[in-house]
Amino acid sequence: MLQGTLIRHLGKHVGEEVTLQGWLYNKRSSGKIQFLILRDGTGLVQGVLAKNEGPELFEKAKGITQESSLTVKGIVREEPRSVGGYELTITGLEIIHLAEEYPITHKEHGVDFLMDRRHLWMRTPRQTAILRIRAEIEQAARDFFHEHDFTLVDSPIITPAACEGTTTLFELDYHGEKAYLSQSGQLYNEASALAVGRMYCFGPTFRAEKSKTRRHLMEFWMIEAEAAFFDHEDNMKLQEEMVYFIVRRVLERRRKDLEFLGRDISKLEAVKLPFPRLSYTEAVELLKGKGEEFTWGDDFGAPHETIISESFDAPVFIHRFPTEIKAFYMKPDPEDPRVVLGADLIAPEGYGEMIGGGQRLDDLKLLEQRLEEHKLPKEAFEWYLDLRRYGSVPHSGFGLGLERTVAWICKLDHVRETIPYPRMLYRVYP
Ligand SMILES: NC(=O)C[C@H]([NH3+])C(=O)NS(=O)(=O)OC[C@H]1O[C@@H](n2cnc3c(N)ncnc32)[C@H](O)[C@@H]1O
Ligand SMILES: [Mg+2]
Repeated sequence: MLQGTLIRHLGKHVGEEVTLQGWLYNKRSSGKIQFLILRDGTGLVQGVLAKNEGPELFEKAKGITQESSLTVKGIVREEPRSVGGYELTITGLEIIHLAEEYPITHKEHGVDFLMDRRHLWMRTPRQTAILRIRAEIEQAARDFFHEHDFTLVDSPIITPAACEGTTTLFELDYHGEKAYLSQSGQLYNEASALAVGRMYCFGPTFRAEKSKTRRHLMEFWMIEAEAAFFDHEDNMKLQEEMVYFIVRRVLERRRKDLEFLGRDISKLEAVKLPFPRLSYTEAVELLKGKGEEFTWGDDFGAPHETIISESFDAPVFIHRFPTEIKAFYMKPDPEDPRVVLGADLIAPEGYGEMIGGGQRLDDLKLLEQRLEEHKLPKEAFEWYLDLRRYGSVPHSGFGLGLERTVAWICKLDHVRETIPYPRMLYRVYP
């Protein structure tokens, strides 16, 4: 049997001899003593090897290269001064594979150098901390939806038409027919919601963005939900409860990783319900009040979102955007058809739009009219129009961008660190 003890669980084995499997993260020597820092994906631990306690072992350790894979035996003891608070007195050492000279040393490396070696860069403690927080966010969202009677219904990745505009489609040759990588599962989610009532889906979505920014990826993961008999207010309440649940879960289970990243935890602890709500018109007034030139009817850019978010220490909803600048499926506000019953959730600390969502147009004639206005091919949406022919109901939903959420929660400067393999304007390798 190969499996040994995980570094994460060393605290349960103080005084015992354990067997660890992992890789040499770093090492230093003081002549008569060697210090081997091991990693196994769950943490780091320092192993100590004294020459006079095992000369053969000591010689063996000298030849071990960075990232060599190892099996290490040792006796666990508490050592607050050591990484992780424990230390191993090494009693056995087996080299599984001696690594070639490892390219990512403990010196500074440039972004492109690291991005070209993303498959190795992800082994570093910083990147594994981010990966664990990303996974926690994903799990928390799934748990939240499960606890709130939402059924996971997977939406297709290969689709026949646009959902979020025709300028960011990745086109496929689908056996001689045109098809597109999904921009959002939403349209299918609406059909699913009329089947199971409340649903969510979670998968990669694709936008051929022509922009090279710290917030945009070509492939990003979206957690999307849709619910029948949910109106715009129900939808915003669901979103804020989910985001709050996620933040509390990360604080509860990934606090050490957040601290390792140097995250100011108090900013996340300050997130309370309900989130502030600002209409688009009120947001325009806020911008003007801060000296910004802005015309009602224009869309907000990243700088505007940052200015707005700086007025709040929690995510803030901006709702009732102008109908003209929003997607074809958005339901106009019956009290003021110039605006729609939709909202963006803007993350604090300048992280911008984290969620897009809204109440859907549930009237057949109005939807047909909007498809025409947006010059979308009606034949590709006949199935979607059926949802308004057979038992149409008020329904709403949203999509949370996972990478932007990870960036905010971890306080990262660029989304490239929030996804295992970032697909950006000029990068599709490794
Ligand atoms: N089911 C729904 O109602 C979702 C809806 N159809 C939708 O796709 N909305 S969105 O275009 O605002 O995208 C949703 C979120 O998806 C994120 N997003 C959107 N585009 C990107 C890119 N290019 N890179 C990274 N993240 C992105 C961002 O957080 C947005 O708020
Ligand atoms: Mg949006």
